[in-house]
Amino acid sequence: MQSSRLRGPTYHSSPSSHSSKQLVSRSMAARRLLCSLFLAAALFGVASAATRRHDWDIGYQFTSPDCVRKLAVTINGHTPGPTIRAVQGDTIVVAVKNSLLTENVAIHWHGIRQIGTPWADGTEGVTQCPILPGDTFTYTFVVDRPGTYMYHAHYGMQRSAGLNGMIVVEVPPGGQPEPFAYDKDHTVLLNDWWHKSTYEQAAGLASVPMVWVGEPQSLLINGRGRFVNCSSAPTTAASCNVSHPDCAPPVFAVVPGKTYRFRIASVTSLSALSFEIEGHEMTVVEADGHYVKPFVVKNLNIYSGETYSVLVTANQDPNRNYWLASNVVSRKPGTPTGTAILSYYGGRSSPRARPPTPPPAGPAWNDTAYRVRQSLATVAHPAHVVAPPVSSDRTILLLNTQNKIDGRIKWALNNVSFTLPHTPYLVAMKRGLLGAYDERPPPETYDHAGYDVYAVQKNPNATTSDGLYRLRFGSVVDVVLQNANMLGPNSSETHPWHLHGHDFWVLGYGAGRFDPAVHPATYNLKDPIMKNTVAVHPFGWTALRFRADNPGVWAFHCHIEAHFFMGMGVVFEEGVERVGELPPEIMGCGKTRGGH
Ligand SMILES: O=C1O[C@H]([C@@H](O)CO)C(O)=C1O
Repeated sequence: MQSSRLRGPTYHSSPSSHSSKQLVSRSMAARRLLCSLFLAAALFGVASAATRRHDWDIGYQFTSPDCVRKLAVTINGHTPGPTIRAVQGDTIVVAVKNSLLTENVAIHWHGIRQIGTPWADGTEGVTQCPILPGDTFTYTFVVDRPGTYMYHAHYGMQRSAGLNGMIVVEVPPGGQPEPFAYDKDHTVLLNDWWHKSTYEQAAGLASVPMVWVGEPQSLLINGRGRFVNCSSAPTTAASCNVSHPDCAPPVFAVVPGKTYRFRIASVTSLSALSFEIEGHEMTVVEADGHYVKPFVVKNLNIYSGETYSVLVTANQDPNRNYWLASNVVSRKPGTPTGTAILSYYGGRSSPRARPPTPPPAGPAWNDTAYRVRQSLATVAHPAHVVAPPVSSDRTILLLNTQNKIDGRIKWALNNVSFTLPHTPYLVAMKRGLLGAYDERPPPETYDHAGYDVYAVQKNPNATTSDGLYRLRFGSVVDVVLQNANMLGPNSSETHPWHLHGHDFWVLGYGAGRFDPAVHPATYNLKDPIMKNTVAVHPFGWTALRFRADNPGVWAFHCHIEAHFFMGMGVVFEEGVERVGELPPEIMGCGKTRGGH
């Protein structure tokens, strides 16, 4: 499907069919797991389900994605890593060898719900111990729905060091057709990039006084960016890239008249982005693996952790190139536009030539209303509505605030700043290990009647906790994310919240303070989109609903790497007693040490 003729190095991740004996260790538990996965594949009605095995070596590598040399954490020597391509119902097996000399690793398969395999979610401290240097951990899971997803490290701030990539799941032959047509697809992975190492960033965040990470130096598209060296080059990108091939803007080739599906994922550490293809309209058709009632945009807002598919018809003058551009929105930008090139086959322009116009600068960074409009326009495709339950069993109201604890700036929910335990919840709860985490549940709500979300919080003190919310298995849960003013006056930022193990219905957005007596009546129960990541806009609220029907322990957190590190997250448990036998490979840390 993917055209790679004019693009940079194509990373291959040899999918192949293997017998169950070849795939996993010989342990009984592993064999049982495979049986249940194959059964799951059969249940999804996919006769031709295959097993796709990938062997990944995680190592350090010097890279220059924006023409500046930096140490990155790579997969088989590359950042981003290979795109995993699969068909709905396939079993994905990824043997991850940690070849980092002094650093642990864990990989999260973002958007894959891990039904029946909660230990494969890759969330260090929640579902597994980290993979130690020298060890290999094999993730095995089924991709049960077509769509565009991603993977990335979920250990400390390692995602920002380059360990990320995309997952594309196709509709199988004979499967339910998608409600749109296209000729070919392209994958676009958006990222932001710092020259300071992630270790320095994390140490800064944990220091007194805190050192904030600041705005990124570059924005990357498929792992390449544009920095001073390149942008100051004369007239063609090629002339710059002769000396800097690593940072050459990627080229997306199109055939005149054809329609392309651009599968776009954002794995940024901080930045909300506006993405556009100069001179071309984009029709949004998919969000986080769900079909959207199509709408047309010039600029697509995409928050960290989100994926979209847009359809683009190559209907412009083929004799010139066009920019693909990503720009920071929602924070005051301090980063040049991230760029790639759209080039027409058969046109008179050389594929790598710099387009004749300056790169688009994007919309005003602080135009929140513009972004809210896109959020509201993103509803389910009429033929693919999954109706939400009409009411919920429980509402958790989460006030997002910036706080101060022991001289450090932190983020908190209802005045509790999250810390990860050293023993993964999944093991602690399933095995009944005592004292592994705070068993007092965090607060369900805050004093909303008396709280002014537009004002600086009167008392910024908060506490830290690794407590979690236990949900009744099968119950319907509403979560309302309430944004507020930060520590400084007149400031509130966008936070993209990501839920592991589920998709949720996005029931509504609002400005100002959420009123539980008023706003639920305004919820969209007719055609809400389902997503796994959603933005809470500055000074606003976002309401979502999900069914707690996936046995396991699941993180729910701000996808801004620094913000989760600073405590902006919670954890849900549901039906942990229903989880099958845990693979021993997820243990070996905290209270799980010593083969409990
Ligand atoms: O968590 C954050 O800290 C900084 C700033 O508020 C303090 O330096 C910022 O912009 C964040 O998003």
